[in-house]
Amino acid sequence: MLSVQGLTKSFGNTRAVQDISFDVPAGMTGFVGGNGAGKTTTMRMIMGVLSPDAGQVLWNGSPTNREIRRGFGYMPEERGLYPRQKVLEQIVYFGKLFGRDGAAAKRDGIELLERFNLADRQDDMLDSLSLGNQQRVQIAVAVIGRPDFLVLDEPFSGLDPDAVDSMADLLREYNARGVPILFSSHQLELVERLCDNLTVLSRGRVVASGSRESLQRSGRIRHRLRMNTDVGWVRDAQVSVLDVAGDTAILDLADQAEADRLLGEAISRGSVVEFAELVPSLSEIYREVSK
Ligand SMILES: Nc1ncnc2c1ncn2[C@@H]1O[C@H](COP(=O)(O)OP(=O)(O)OP(=O)(O)O)[C@@H](O)[C@H]1O
Repeated sequence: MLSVQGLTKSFGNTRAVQDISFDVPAGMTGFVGGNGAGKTTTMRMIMGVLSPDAGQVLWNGSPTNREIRRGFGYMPEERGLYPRQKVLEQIVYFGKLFGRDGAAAKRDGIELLERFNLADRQDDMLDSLSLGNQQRVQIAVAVIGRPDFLVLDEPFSGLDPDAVDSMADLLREYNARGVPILFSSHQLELVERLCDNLTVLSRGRVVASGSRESLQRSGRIRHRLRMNTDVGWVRDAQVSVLDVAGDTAILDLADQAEADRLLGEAISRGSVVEFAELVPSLSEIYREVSK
C-alpha cells in the first residue's frame, strides 16, 4: 500500500498542495479534483519528480526512495516519449531502463502492442501515430517494467471509447495481479465504473478519501418514497424534504427511527409503491464535497 502523509508543496506564492494525506490500497483509486486542485503536483511528488516542502510518501510502511520508486510505473501528464524513435524500440528501451532483459521486454512489448491493435505499427516512428495511439504506447511504457504500483496522470484523456475499454481492461488485469493503481481523471463516469477507492482534492486539500463503500455510507443517506397517491403530506411530517413531485418524495431522514415513523405514516395514508435508500454515486459524492 502507498501512503501519502502530510505532503505540502508551494511554487512561489502558490500553495499547490497543503498537508495532504491519503492511502492508495490494493485496487483502483480515482484521483479527482478541479483544474489546479493539485493532482499532478501530488503525483510528481509520489514519483520523486518534485520534492515536497513537507511530508513523506510511504510504500508498505517505508519512506520511498529512488530504489523503491524504480518499481513504480508512471504515465506523466507531459507524455514524455521520443517522437522520432520507433514504437517498439522505445518500449524496449524503457524496459531496459527498468532493469528488464531486452528479449523479455521485446516479447512483452509486442504483446502489449497486439492488445492495443498496434502490432503492425511497431516499426513506425512514434510521431506518425495519432495522439490516442501515442497514449497507448505511453501506457505500454508505464507497465513494461512490471511495476508494483502504477501512477497514471489522466490516462484516459483523449481516448476513443474502444481505446478506453482496452486501457481499462489492461488496468483491471494489473489490478488483479495486486498492483495498486492511482489514476487522475476528469471523466467521472469512468471513475464511477472503475474505482474501488476515491480521493478528492479541492484547492490543494483532501476533501474526501476512502473506499467506495465507506464514502457512500459516510454522508446522510437519502430516501425515495413513492405511493399510489399524492405525497404532499410529507411537508407536514417534520422530516427534511428535498423534493416532492406528485406521488414521489425525496427525503433526508436522520436515522432508522425517523425512517420507520415516516413509513408507518405513509402506510396509514395509502399504498407504498417504493421506499428505498438512495446510495450516492461517486460522481454525486465528488460534487457534494467539491462545493
Ligand atoms: N511548475 C509549476 N510552477 C508554478 N506553479 C505550478 C507549477 N506546477 C503546478 N503549479 C500550480 O499548482 C497548482 C496545482 O496544479 P496541478 O497541476 O497540480 O493541478 P491539477 O489538479 O493536476 O490540475 P489539472 O486538472 O488542471 O491538470 C496550480 O495552481 C498550478 O498553477
